[in-house]
Amino acid sequence: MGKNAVVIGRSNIVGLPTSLLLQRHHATVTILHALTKNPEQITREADIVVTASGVPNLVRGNWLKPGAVVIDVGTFPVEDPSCENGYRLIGDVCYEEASKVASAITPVPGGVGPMTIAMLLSNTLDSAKRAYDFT
Ligand SMILES: NC(=O)C1=CN([C@@H]2O[C@H](COP(=O)(O)OP(=O)(O)OC[C@H]3O[C@@H](n4cnc5c(N)ncnc54)[C@H](OP(=O)(O)O)[C@@H]3O)[C@@H](O)[C@H]2O)C=CC1
Ligand SMILES: Nc1nc(=O)c2c([nH]1)NC[C@@H]1CN(c3ccc(C(=O)N[C@@H](CCC(=O)O)C(=O)O)cc3)C=[N+]21
Repeated sequence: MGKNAVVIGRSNIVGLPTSLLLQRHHATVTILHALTKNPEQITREADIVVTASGVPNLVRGNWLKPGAVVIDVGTFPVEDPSCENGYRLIGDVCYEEASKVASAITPVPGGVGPMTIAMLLSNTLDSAKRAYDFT
């Protein structure tokens, strides 16, 4: 209740709905985008940071208020022959730095991505039940 939240990215897919959900939970929300001036200064005021820009390692440790909660939605693929599929994903947040400052942080990979897949399956099952009148 009453937390300051920063959402980085204003897309209809991630940034906008996330900011509406946060407001529903009584956060005071600031939305940052590619033309925002002093993003680091604004982000440093936030108790909650949700970032979905697709810019790898955009958010550095010194962008964060100590104890902030950080959710990294960004995924940027880079070639990596040592990985099974030939690439690996980099998030919006410099995890090395941010994990030393944040009280909680989601990694990339292993964070929002697998949750997205789990929720997609759960929502698909709900839709199928509705479609076939199962309760
Ligand atoms: N893990 C998951 O399940 C999901 C991950 N994603 C990932 O999230 C990221 C964003 O996806 P999506 O919203 O569809 O992408 P879009 O490209 O539609 O939106 C990106 C947003 O980030 C903003 N942005 C770009 N650069 C900066 C910057 N330097 N500083 C601040 N804001 C910036 C853009 O601003 P502007 O509007 O001014 O251009 C835009 O609003 C991608 O990496 C995507 O792969 C997306 C969906 C699900
Ligand atoms: N309308 C729309 N909906 C989306 O949900 C959507 C989209 N557009 N555009 C592209 C992004 C990207 N995205 C990912 C989902 C899961 C993982 C995921 O599970 N990744 C694994 C790793 C996978 C690997 O390394 O190959 C992880 O993060 O641990 C990644 C990325 C959904 N997106």
